[in-house]
Amino acid sequence: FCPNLHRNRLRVGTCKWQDKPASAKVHGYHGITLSPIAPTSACLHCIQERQSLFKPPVTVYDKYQSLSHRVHTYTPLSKSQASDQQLFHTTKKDMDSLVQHLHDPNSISYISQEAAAAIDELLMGPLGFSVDQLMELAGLSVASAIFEAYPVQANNRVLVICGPGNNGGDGLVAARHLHHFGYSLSVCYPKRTDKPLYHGLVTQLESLSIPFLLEDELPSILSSFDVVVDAIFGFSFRGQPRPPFDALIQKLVGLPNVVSVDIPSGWHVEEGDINGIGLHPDMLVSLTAPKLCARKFKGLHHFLGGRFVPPLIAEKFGLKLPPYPGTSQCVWIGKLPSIDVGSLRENYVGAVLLEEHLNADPFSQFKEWFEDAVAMGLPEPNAMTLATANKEGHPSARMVLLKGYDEHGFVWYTNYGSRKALELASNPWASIVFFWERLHRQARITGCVEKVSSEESDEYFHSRPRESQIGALVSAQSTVIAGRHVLDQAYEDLQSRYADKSIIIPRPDHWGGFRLQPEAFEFWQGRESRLHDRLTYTKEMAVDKSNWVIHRLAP
Ligand SMILES: NC(=O)C1=CN([C@@H]2O[C@H](COP(=O)(O)OP(=O)(O)OC[C@H]3O[C@@H](n4cnc5c(N)ncnc54)[C@H](O)[C@@H]3O)[C@@H](O)[C@H]2O)[C@H](O)CC1
Ligand SMILES: [K+]
Repeated sequence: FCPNLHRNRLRVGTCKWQDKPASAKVHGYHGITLSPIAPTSACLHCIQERQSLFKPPVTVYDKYQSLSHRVHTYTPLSKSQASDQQLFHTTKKDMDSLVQHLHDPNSISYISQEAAAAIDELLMGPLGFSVDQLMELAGLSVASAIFEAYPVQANNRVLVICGPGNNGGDGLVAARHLHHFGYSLSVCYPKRTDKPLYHGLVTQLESLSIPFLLEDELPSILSSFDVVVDAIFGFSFRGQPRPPFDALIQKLVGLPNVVSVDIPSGWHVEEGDINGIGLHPDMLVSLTAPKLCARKFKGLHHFLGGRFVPPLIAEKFGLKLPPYPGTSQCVWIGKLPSIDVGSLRENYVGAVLLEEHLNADPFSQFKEWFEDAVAMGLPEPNAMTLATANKEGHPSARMVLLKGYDEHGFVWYTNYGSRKALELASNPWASIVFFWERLHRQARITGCVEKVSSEESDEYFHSRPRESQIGALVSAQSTVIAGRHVLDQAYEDLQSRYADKSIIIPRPDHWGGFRLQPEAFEFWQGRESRLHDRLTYTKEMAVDKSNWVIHRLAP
């Protein structure tokens, strides 16, 4: 899978598939693991592709999870999430603007029916676009937004209901893209438009063996779809819906996971549901710019699509629109949800950790899990919580980065004057925890800590970027400082002192490595209904102290 930044590019070449029947059974991953690629250069699409390969075939998502999925991929809430996806090559200015829009949806323009039609005319007149082009981009936006909000593994069956105009055309295009994204599609298109563009779109879907359903067939089978796309009416809708669309729209009322394209069908383009139609979609994908009725939208997901608006139009109509992240065709413009922390839970389905598949040696077991985390493209798979305690037993914990591991232990580097170092000096016992969320895995390791040799610290210190070396010299870690300026000034001074790159920066005595020598390991695999697998390796109970003893713990 391509380590490129462009989601629509696939590098075709030799791909190393490793057959691992034993681990396939353990992890439920169809017996394949991908050879690791550099996670820092992986694009969102690749990560998702790899995720879908690594994900067990049946994953149960609830509504909340689909929402958290959205938060992960579209809101720049944290550096780690941002680096995890395409936002990592969004500019700082765009990032700030995105954040502003997330916190203040009113900073986005909502347009009238007249303005929407005028923009359409301008685009397809003086601005040189064709309807086919715009429809293709609009349909792709809709499909991309659905992919974000309703992950394909959990929402595979999609029905697209198409109306007689361009909104219906957007639906036909979206259906084709969704098919290629891995969804199983059905289309209902009762009043077909007799124009070459539409004939072409229908032929394309037929060539993919996508079934076209009659509207009479719908009532009995509607509930068998995971997502229903309402591409019936868009911004040219007026009055009351006429047959057969009136009855068709009624069938969508009260249905979960309805996605409306541009306008919830039957709604007044500016006033909302003044006809009392009762359709309240779960998701709305506004195109070009949200129409006035979108202010009344109360569903879970609101996206903007149609990434083709030239600045000229934005200026002429005074449009304030959010930037699109990276190469994305859609951008989240919904309100940030109020989060009930108590309801945040994920059901861990699929993977298992059984005794018969466990390595006899915990270091090999750790290596296997760590390599899985790397192969998955997880951000900072080497990030671990390090817990220490002082001699009175008062604990403290923080995140640090693992910098090496082998049968001798787990190594990280820090300031020897830091709180953790002082605590370790008086109490060498510590615990480290890795949490690889997407694999539903946790590894806990406890043991005694000692400093690594000064040669080892020297070697690592000089392998670090020069800026980080200076940073280590600057920071008297964990001491109170008067302000940020103290660091900036000291950094600047040292930068000029070591401006000549041929001068080797000496490792300060107060900086170096620690090694935790494990006494116990626990490997935790999240399982369904909280019945997780927990397998421990301990030494103290072993008859022969050099052997590790494996036990299963109740979850
Ligand atoms: N520039 C853009 O923003 C783009 C938007 N696209 C999509 O196109 C629609 C607007 O398309 P248009 O063909 O103008 O209109 P509609 O699809 O909304 O439907 C018109 C269609 O419906 C009939 N109709 C109108 N009112 C009724 C009614 N009360 N009952 C029954 N039938 C009705 C009318 O006669 C027409 O046949 C926009 O929303 C976007 O989804 C482009 O695809 C890309 C560019
Ligand atoms: K619609």
